[in-house]
Amino acid sequence: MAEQDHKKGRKELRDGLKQSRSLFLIVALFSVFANLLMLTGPLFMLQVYDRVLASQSEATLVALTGLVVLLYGLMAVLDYARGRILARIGARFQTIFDKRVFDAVMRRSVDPGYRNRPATSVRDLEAIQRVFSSPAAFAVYDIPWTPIFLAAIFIFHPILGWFAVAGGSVLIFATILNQWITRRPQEDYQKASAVAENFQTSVRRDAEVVQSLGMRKSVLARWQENRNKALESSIYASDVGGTIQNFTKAFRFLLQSGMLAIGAWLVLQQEMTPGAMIAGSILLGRALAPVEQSISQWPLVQRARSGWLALAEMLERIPEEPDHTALPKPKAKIEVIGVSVTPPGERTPTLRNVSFRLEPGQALGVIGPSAAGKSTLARALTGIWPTVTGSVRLDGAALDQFADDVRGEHIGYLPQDVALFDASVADNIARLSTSPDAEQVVIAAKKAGAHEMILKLPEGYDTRISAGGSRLSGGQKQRLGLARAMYGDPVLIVLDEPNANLDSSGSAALNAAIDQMKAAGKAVIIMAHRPAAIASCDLLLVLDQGMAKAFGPRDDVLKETLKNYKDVAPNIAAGAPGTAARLPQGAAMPTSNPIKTGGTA
Ligand SMILES: Nc1ncnc2c1ncn2[C@@H]1O[C@H](COP(=O)(O)OP(=O)(O)OP(=O)(O)O)[C@@H](O)[C@H]1O
Repeated sequence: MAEQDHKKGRKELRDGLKQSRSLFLIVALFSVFANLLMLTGPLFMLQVYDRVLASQSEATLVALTGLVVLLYGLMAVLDYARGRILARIGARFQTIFDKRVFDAVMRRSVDPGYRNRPATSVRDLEAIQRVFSSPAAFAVYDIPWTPIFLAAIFIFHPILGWFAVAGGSVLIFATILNQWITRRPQEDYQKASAVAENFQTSVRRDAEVVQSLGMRKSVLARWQENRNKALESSIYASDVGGTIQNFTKAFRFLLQSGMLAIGAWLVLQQEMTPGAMIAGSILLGRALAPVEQSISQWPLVQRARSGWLALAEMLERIPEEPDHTALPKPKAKIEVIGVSVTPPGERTPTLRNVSFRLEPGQALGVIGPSAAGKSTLARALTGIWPTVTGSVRLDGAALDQFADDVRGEHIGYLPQDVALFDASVADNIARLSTSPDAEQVVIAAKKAGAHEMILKLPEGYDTRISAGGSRLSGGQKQRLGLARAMYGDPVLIVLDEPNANLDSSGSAALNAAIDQMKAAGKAVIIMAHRPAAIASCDLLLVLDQGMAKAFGPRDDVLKETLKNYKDVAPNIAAGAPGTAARLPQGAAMPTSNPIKTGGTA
């Protein structure tokens, strides 16, 4: 990833930091004083050696010691304040971006190409925050003082000064070398460990499949492959980083002794006082401390840096949702006009030029063989996948004219795989709202025919279900999913194979729910394989290979498209969940009949 890329994203991050500009200035100011106070040690040495020892004055020693205690105390207070402020800058940065990053991660995850990629953005943000509470942040403010302290050594003696500059340059070179060599393995480590973690999370979710099909060994082997890759990169980075760290540590000790040796020699030549010799050595230590600190903190800095670049990329790709003018609650008037949809990240449309119209109080059944594009249409109708051509309009407004959460209030959706969350039954029905409306929860459950079933659960509506709803049967999950889709009085509900797991009483409850919605002037769209699901539908759309093959009043379309209409009709009329009587699969549909497509109601 080129560093000059993602300018907008990096600007957004920088703007976030700029909100703490005044705090940065305060830290800079405190750092000036803290670094000036670093001179306390060398100056004290100078005074003790050259003044106290020479004059044998105890009073001077006491006065100097008192002053040193005071100055070191002040330095401690300044460092404490700097640390607290920097930690808060990091926390503020995280708070500013938490919502934005979470939102962007969620929106990016709708894209199937990204759903299975490791989502490290939240950890990237934490990595940046952690740097602010680490000594690395201090080093940023203290490093500018390194040349100043080195220059101060020249005051004692130019030879000492040059020696310090040469030693300091070697250390700075080592820092840059460290950064250069360890960058790639550090990044490889992060990538591989994120992939391993992601894989583990996904297989844990499907642990039953892994267990039942005896896949544990193969799963372990695949997981270990990525773990080992991560480990190799980590060991390499730690070997190289550790070698450089050890070298710099030993080199710093050597420099300090070298300073003393040169200083002693200069004292012997009577070119310098013993006090200056000691003070010079201490000053060198102070000058090089931030350099050494940044080397030891390098993995943290490196992680924050790669996090910064990754976040910049993501923020640029997923800009903030624009503000939407609030629209009045729409009527259940749905227009689908020449809609084509390509799954995000794909090139070929899986839905092509589909048009239809639905009025308040109508229910539409969408049928067709597997992979005909029914779920694709459901995703386009709920605004999850954008249309590449044409538009979906709700009471005249294109779906993207509604803010995502407002659109979600108007359009209830029951996906094919009902995902439930780690929360109570009531919270799940209330779509995890932080202020759920208990009355609405019960109303939605009753509408979905789920109320009695919920009351039979161990703690009724307060029964906690784990993510994925593992304690519930397939039919129970589907009923809860339906209640969730109906929560908050949506004007349209889109049900993708709603009766796939329902028994006959479940199917009857579903049809009753659809009838209620119709009676209340709402619209319902049902993607279906089973005849029972379209018992309450007025209209039917037949999809095949992404295209509308027929559209019109239900029975007309069925007569036109079903070879075995006479067999299926009684099942449909009775709303029976019959498994033998399937709705048109590719083979059952007469290909010779010209079928009207893209019509309107
Ligand atoms: N996330 C995706 N990424 C890429 N292609 C997809 C994705 N989801 C579906 N498709 C493709 O889109 C086409 C239509 O799939 P879709 O799920 O819409 O069919 P369907 O009619 O709902 O099928 P089924 O009845 O089996 O659920 C298929 O060819 C499928 O491979």
